Amino acid sequence: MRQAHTVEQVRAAEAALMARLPEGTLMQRAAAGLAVAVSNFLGSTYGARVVLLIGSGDNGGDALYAGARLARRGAQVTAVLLSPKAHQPGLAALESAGGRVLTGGQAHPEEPAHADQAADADQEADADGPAHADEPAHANGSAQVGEVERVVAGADVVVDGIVGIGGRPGLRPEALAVVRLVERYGVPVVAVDTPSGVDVDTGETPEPHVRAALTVTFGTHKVCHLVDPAASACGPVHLVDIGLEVPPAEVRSLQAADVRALYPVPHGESDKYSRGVLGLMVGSTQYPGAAVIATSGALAGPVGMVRYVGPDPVAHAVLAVHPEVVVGEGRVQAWAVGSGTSTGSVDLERFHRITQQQDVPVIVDAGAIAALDHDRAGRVVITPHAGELSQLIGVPRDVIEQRRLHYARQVAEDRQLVVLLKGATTIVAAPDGSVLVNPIASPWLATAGSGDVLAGICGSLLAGGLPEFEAAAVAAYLHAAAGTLAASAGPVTAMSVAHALPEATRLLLA
Ligand SMILES: NC(=O)C1=CN([C@@H]2O[C@H](COP(=O)(O)OP(=O)(O)OC[C@H]3O[C@@H](n4cnc5c(N)ncnc54)[C@H](OP(=O)(O)O)[C@@H]3O)[C@@H](O)[C@H]2O)[C@@H](O)CC1
Ligand SMILES: Nc1ncnc2c1ncn2[C@@H]1O[C@H](COP(=O)(O)OP(=O)(O)O)[C@@H](O)[C@H]1O
Ligand SMILES: [K+]
Repeated sequence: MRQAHTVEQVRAAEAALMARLPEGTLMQRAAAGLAVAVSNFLGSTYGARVVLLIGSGDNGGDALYAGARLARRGAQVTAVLLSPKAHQPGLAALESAGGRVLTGGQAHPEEPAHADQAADADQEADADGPAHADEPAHANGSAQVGEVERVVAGADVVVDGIVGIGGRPGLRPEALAVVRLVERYGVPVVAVDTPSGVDVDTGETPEPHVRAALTVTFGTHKVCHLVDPAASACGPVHLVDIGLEVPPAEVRSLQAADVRALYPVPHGESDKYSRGVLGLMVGSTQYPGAAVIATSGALAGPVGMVRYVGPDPVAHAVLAVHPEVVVGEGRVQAWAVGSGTSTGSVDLERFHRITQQQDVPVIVDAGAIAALDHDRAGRVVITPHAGELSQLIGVPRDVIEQRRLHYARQVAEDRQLVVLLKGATTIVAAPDGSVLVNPIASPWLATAGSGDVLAGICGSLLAGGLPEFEAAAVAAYLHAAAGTLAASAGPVTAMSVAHALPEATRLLLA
């Protein structure tokens, strides 16, 4: 299980550990891991041009010490100070290792430099050779602004040590000016602990922030590493062990071993009923394909049997592809309803009868989400994307996209059900505030019908006996794994994702 802790939890764990260790030990551990990660990112350290963006706190200290390590291995390291309060021992370490220091605390007023100017700057930087400690350090003011642009333009990597867990969302003008330069010249960024400017505890990005190609974090993951939109600004996240002992986290992410342990595998005594029967009330005459696709997702899961209920022409379409499906109502262990329906096409009488069976879990998708009774207590998973959640709670879609964790949690708590909020990253929130995030999925999954596969596999896992929270999270994990597998053969369709599910499951359980 990957855990994502809050700043408060990290601070408490850090204090407990620091009390037992000589001063500076944790920062040295962090810096050593960071230097190795930057080195691996670069491929070759000797002669590489590394620019450090340095804020006023320990995040900058990590970057400076890592920069010193890289300079000792032959990198040309330049620190750009964005605050007069930079970490002094780190600064001294960098300078004594041959690193250079510039003051970057001024906004650059000019328009974007011309592309060939950037190329010129690159060549000049090349011709410079390794920097030395006796080069001008802390030289005054505006002459350095042009120099900052020159080193940024020629950099192989920028290390973002502006702020970490002590930062408030957003970037101050002097930091923003340099970050814009970095973006203009397309230099990849390795973020120290967090991309500066994101909201660490919520994953929100209300203000400008750094976009990293890699984030190197310490001790444990933070919420912003798993939750969008901040997670998308992190790139891959590399965790450096610094010996931190942390309590259980509320926001977590299933790993392969967790999914393997949860997956309901049939055993010698199993029969089709004991493996679970899933009732599917999905598809409509308008969207008959959704029923076929959701059925494909369900049959690729652990369930022993699928019953289909819906309009006759849709049932015939399902049977044509899946002759193993039984048409008509009967006893089931779980229902999946709503995929491939609009709000107006849901069979409300049957829907309410189904959702009032308090002891049978139900996954409610698409058009049926809005038809769910507010007072329906019990075992329900809803699977909205941000647009559907917007319709349900009357909050604009873009506001939900910006505060995904907040709204997923709020709806789960208010309505006492499990919310699976779809998107590039998937958030599964339980009524008690627990959250499981699926942070990695192939963007190829953004294809029509992909959500129907997810509903099918989620229903199958529910019928197979997993509790709602775990069923939703395992479904998101397997859906993403199948999407990645399907995409290895090129662009995917929803059916190709469903067809990849058994192989993705086999690989996982092997
Ligand atoms: N915890 C651990 O286990 C370990 C932690 N370690 C490292 O320490 C880091 C935390 O260091 P930290 O506490 O010094 O805070 P940090 O994020 O560097 O800076 C905060 C300062 O920046 C300022 N500022 C605020 N907002 C801003 C903004 N938007 N834009 C610009 N500036 C802004 C504000 O200061 P001000 O300038 O307002 O006086 C504030 O005080 C952590 O992320 C990790 O890298 C590792 O070394 C070892 C193990
Ligand atoms: N950019 C993306 N990267 C990864 N997964 C995505 C992305 N966009 C959408 N998805 C996933 O694809 C599925 C789309 O479902 P949905 O929006 O219901 O589509 P449909 O209604 O066409 O089936 C969801 O599981 C969602 O999490
Ligand atoms: K940072």
